[in-house]
Order: sequence, then structure tokens, then C-alpha cells
Amino acid sequence: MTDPGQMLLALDFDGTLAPIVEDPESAYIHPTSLAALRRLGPVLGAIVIITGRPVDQVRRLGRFEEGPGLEHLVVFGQYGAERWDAATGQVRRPTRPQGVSDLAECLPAWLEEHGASRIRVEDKGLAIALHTRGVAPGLLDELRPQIEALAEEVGLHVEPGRQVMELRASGSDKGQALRHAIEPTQPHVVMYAGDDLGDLPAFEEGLALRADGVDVTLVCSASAEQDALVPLADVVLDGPDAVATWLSELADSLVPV
Ligand SMILES: O=P(O)(O)OC[C@H]1O[C@H](O[C@H]2O[C@H](CO)[C@@H](O)[C@H](O)[C@H]2O)[C@H](O)[C@@H](O)[C@@H]1O
Repeated sequence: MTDPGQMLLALDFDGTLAPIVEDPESAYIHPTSLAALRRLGPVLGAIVIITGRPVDQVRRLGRFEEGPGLEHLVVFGQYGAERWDAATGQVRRPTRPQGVSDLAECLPAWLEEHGASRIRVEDKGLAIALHTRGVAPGLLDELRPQIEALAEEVGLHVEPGRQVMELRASGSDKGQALRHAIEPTQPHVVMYAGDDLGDLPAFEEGLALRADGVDVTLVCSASAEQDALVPLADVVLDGPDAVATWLSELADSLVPV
């Protein structure tokens, strides 16, 4: 069996470690996943979270610092633009792009003008997310051409997700984040789990690593909402509950009792 010290476990947050809920502020990590990660932390070569969330938010919702085991966790936030290293406490947080400030200024009037004031706005500093869960399902798809035009006007691009569209600067994605994550340890085994379109670049990076001889397992946290990762996945699990069971079984198999 491969030495667990040669393994890297990379995980998306929303829809994979945390169940999808209406309010993004209360999407806490699944307790069983957290318990499994605390057991795996001391034995695996590396555990990284690669998320669209800001690092500060995912640190709070992930409860990683409320107990032992994850002292070496690294979180790549905002699709890799931000990075937090638990071991050093260092945070890389770029300044807010001008386009995001411009967007924040014109967005309330734009939403009003497009009959879309029900859309919930999440300002993430480096990006602005437009959410319709629970308020206006389908509205983002209807307005997609107009949202793309707005993004272009302020020099941003659209990152679509599960009942969300984020307007953010180009220059980072989860594939690049995964590449950066493996650099320090050059693991022989890489496991990546995700659920949404934003995870596709990481899956593609996983396939490239596999072609280079790395033992890669791609895990899809499946939902009725998004199936884009299914054809590329080695393992398809039924959402965050099943991911929690998978992580517990991984811990049972790798961590000495
Ligand atoms: O890369 P991720 O960790 O998956 O983050 C992607 C976005 O997830 C969040 O939105 C999603 O989860 C919400 C809470 O469950 C849900 O209400 C929403 O419909 C989902 O799209 C988050 O709010 C975004 O900022 C993240 O970028």
C-alpha cells in the first residue's frame, strides 16, 4: 500500500464538504467529514481545500481551527486567488479588482432595471456572486446574456455554478490551484472531490497529472442540479453525506487505531 505521507487529498467546500443550503453564511462543514479530516490530517502528506469561497469564510464554516488534526491544512480561496496556510498563519489576499468595485456600484440599479431585485448579492471582495436559490430559480439562465454583457463592461468574467453566477477577474482557477497544491510535496497519490462546474479545471488537471504517472482519483459529489463532473469521475457519490462516509472509510483504512 502507498505510504499515506505520499498522498494529497484536495476537496471542494460547498456541495462536497458542506451541504447546499439557502443561506451561504450557514453552509457549515458536515460534522462526519470534519471528524474524518481531523483523523487524516496527521497522516496524509497534505490536505487542501480548493474553493470559490473567500478563505476567511471557509475557515469559519469549516471549523478547522476549533480542534486538533488540521494544523497543516492549506485553503485556496476564490478559485486560487487567495491562500491560507494553517501552519504559518500566512494569508495571501490580493487587492479588490477595480472591475469588482465598479460592479458593486452599478449593480443595484442594474438589478432593478432588469426586474431582478430578488437576486441575492454576495460580495466576496474579489468577486460578486448573484444567487437565486430559494428566491428566483431559473432567473440567472434567463438573464445570462445580459449578465455576460455586464461582466464584459466592467472587465470581469462569469463563473457559473449551482443557482449562482459569480462575476470575477480572470487569472486563477481550481486547476491552477491544484497544480500549486502539489508543488511542495510532489505526491504519488492525488484525490480530488468536487461537485460543480468550477471544479472542472481541477478534474482536467487531475487527468493531466494521471497522464504524467500520478495515481489520481477523481470523486464527484453528485446532485440532481449538476452532472458535468460525472463522465470524468472515477467515483460518484450521492452528495455531501456520501462524501462524509467516503472520508470516514478513508480514515479507517489509513489511520492506525
Ligand atoms: O467552490 P465551492 O466551495 O463549491 O464554492 C462555490 C460557491 O458556493 C457557494 O454557493 C453555493 O452554496 C450555497 C450554500 O450552500 C448555496 O446557497 C448556493 O446556491 C451554491 O451555489 C458560495 O455562496 C459561493 O460564494 C461559492 O463561490
